[in-house]
Amino acid sequence: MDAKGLTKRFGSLTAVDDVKLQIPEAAIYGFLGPNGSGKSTTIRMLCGLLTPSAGEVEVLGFRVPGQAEEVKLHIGYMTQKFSLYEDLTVEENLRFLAAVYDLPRSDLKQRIDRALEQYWLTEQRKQFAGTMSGGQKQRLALAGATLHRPRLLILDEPTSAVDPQSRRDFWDILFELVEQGTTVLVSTHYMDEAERCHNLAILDRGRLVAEGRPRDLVRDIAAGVVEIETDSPKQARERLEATEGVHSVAQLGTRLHALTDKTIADPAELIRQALKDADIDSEVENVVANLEDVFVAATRLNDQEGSRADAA
Ligand SMILES: Nc1ncnc2c1ncn2[C@@H]1O[C@H](COP(=O)(O)OP(=O)(O)OP(=O)(O)O)[C@@H](O)[C@H]1O
Repeated sequence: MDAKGLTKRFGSLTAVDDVKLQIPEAAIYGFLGPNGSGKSTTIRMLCGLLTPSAGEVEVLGFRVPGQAEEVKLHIGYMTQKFSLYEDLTVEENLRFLAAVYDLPRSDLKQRIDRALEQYWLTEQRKQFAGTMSGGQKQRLALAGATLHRPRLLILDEPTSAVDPQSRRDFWDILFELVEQGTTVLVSTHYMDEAERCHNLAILDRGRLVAEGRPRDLVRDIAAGVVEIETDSPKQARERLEATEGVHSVAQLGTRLHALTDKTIADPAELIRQALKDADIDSEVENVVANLEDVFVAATRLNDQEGSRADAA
């Protein structure tokens, strides 16, 4: 699956700006970015649900926008909003969807039995969808989105409304689908979900700012990463934000993470010295980056390039 020059403008807003992607089949491809960065718009253009302002997509052997109608037959789509009928039972919801997809009646019972089993809903078969837990609703939505066995599954922030255990269960099911050959596109702002994707695109204000396997992104981060433990996080943060060579400081749990310029040989030493000069007690060490650091570094770099371009 390939996209070139993918662009979407809504009036004067460029929601997606010249994005180029190569997405492997039978794998999970994640889109990570803040609200409004263009994740949904990109995904919807990739699967033919939205016509691009410019650019081309080749998906499942079809060209988009030209063959968008053909692509739609092969996709399953699920959003964070529960889109099934709360006053129908689990089974009735699936039967209804089967009719919408125009699935053959001959093997419908087997198909539904299999879906209930695969999505752990057999016991809820006769239960009204509206009375189920968040995790069960979400599994039902996924069962519905995959009932016609799509080759491409689109998940737009699918786990926003569920607890961590349900999220893990949901991802176990996704990995099974991938083993059966499904390609999955998923948008998220959860770092733990992003880490589970085979590949990841980081978007910021419509632009693709980083792309690759999560572990490569973490390894190749274009910044030094320093972890700081201190009883005075606020003062430390203010001091470091004013220190030359420090690009950003973020609070991660009880610690601070500082990103330093990639030209600095020993980032921890720079930070240690700056905090010592300000009489702030701290423990400081160079650490391996996590995806949150990658995200901050990528979006930060984009900012700096943006302001250089503005100044030019
Ligand atoms: N149909 C539309 N008309 C006008 N503007 C739109 C439309 N759809 C999206 N946008 C704008 O495009 C930008 C990107 O939106 P998009 O929904 O793709 O972002 P996102 O990264 O998926 O955000 P979120 O995480 O909040 O879902 C936003 O500024 C949004 O307001």
